[in-house]
Amino acid sequence: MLLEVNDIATYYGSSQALFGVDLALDEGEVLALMGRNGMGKSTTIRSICNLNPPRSGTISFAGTSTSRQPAFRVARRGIGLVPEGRRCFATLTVYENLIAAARPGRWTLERVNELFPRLGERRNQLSQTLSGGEQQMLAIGRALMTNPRLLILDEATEGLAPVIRQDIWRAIRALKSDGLSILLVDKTLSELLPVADRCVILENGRSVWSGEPAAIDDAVKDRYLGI
Ligand SMILES: Nc1ncnc2c1ncn2[C@@H]1O[C@H](COP(=O)(O)OP(=O)(O)OP(=O)(O)O)[C@@H](O)[C@H]1O
Repeated sequence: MLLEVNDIATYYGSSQALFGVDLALDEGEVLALMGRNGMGKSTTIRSICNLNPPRSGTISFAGTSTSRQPAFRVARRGIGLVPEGRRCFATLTVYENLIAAARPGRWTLERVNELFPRLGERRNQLSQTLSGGEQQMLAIGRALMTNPRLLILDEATEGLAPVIRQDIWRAIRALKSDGLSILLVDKTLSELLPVADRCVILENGRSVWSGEPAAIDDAVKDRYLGI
């Protein structure tokens, strides 16, 4: 397994947000982390990246525990995070954002520009002048430039125009075909389920269901996803 999360409990100060989350992701797999608003998806991601370390339970990435490692070191070991809200360096250009954390590997400026031609066209533009969709592409491109073993996308298509969402989903499918391991949170089930190999559903800070996308029937949707 590339990533194994076992029974983690995570807090914000004295307020407990996760009460026992388990998930596992194999090399080359796409895992969809699902659940209604506030159920703990972003907190699980923050825990995996050690931005908000769990107080109990274990997380292992590429065979090594992530506990007591600062977040930057976890990232450097191969986790590329695209957080909710697509945070780019506002006063850097597109090019500067892309090379800021770049590391050698199969993902180069040329390949990122092929995946998102708009980034190549806007290479000298400050990232704060980009549209929301272009900023999202930049956030994904920047994470790819670190040549991660695992890419984590938290609500990468949220709030974007339909045509831009299609571009992002096309890119995600291309990354999957390329063999990248991906952990995905997204509310658009019609796009998410076809690309996922497996799904884990959270409810009130606990993982309560896991299985293949084909097993997510109306009863599961109604019970856990409120649709
Ligand atoms: N910074 C914070 N301080 C205190 N509590 C928080 C904080 N961030 C999240 N929480 C709480 O932790 C719980 C899980 O939130 P989380 O953001 O992980 O859920 P989510 O499934 O990602 O939801 P959404 O789909 O709305 O992003 C919620 O009860 C939330 O109120």
